[in-house]
Amino acid sequence: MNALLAVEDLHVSFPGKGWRAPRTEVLRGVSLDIAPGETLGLVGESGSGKTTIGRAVLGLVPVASGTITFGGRRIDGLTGRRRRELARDLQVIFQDPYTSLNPSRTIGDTLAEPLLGLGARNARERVSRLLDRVHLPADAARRLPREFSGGQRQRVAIARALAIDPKLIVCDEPVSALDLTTQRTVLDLLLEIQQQSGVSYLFVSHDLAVVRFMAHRVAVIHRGEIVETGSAAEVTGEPRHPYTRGLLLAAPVADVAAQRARREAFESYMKRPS
Ligand SMILES: Nc1ncnc2c1ncn2[C@@H]1O[C@H](COP(=O)(O)OP(=O)(O)OP(=O)(O)O)[C@@H](O)[C@H]1O
Repeated sequence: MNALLAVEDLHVSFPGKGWRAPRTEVLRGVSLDIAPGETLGLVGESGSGKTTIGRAVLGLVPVASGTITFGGRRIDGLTGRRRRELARDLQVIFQDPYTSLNPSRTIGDTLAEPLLGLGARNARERVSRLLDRVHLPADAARRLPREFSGGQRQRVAIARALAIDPKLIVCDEPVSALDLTTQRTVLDLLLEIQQQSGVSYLFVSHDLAVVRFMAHRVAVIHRGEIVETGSAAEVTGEPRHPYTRGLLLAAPVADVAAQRARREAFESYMKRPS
């Protein structure tokens, strides 16, 4: 595959809590890749390392070893101007639309920030096109984030991520803070944008149903290791790994015996020494 993003044997660790505490290894040899126009879903329980993978790709946490390649170029370890230049192609949408927007800036100013090089008039036109693309009214540009609902704010965050036509967007639990109906409209918008632009998504979620809806392929992470990767249908329908089967336990199935077998396999996997 001609990968847009390739992560190979990535290790990330953080200082332990307390004096002389050993470092905690949070990612233990993670490898994954994403093709142009593809969505890779990344699922796992809380604390498994999903967000840390996204942050490592964005250069927000130091990489202990391994490589991250984007568009054929090594990007782990990039800092300063070269990292900022990468922001053209690599954007992020965070979970919480209430804290990810500056409360004292109008939506128009927030969206225009990455467009300053275009000149004021072109930037204004581009802002109104962006608002249209995420189905918000043009007058939203003059308003402040507090005047919008969670779903509308997440649309603004999507518009901000799209401002300079990125090739990849890291979506970190982008709908977890939203109610179910709003989740669906935001997910539909992300799919529509992908169809129009061919952008790739690294889509982080703890929710298998959301990932099944969004992703072409899914990688399952457990305690900092990828335990299973496959098509979304395979991984969410017929998972091979007991940990993935356990994640599916939350979803009710008609076959009680199959459910019990999954639970037993999952419990014995969770009891194994790490
Ligand atoms: N900057 C940091 N310093 C120390 N430990 C950290 C740091 N960032 C993350 N961790 C730890 O790394 C582990 C993985 O965290 P991460 O946020 O990647 O998990 P996650 O799978 O995204 O979980 P969640 O779904 O709850 O966000 C956790 O134990 C977390 O406490």
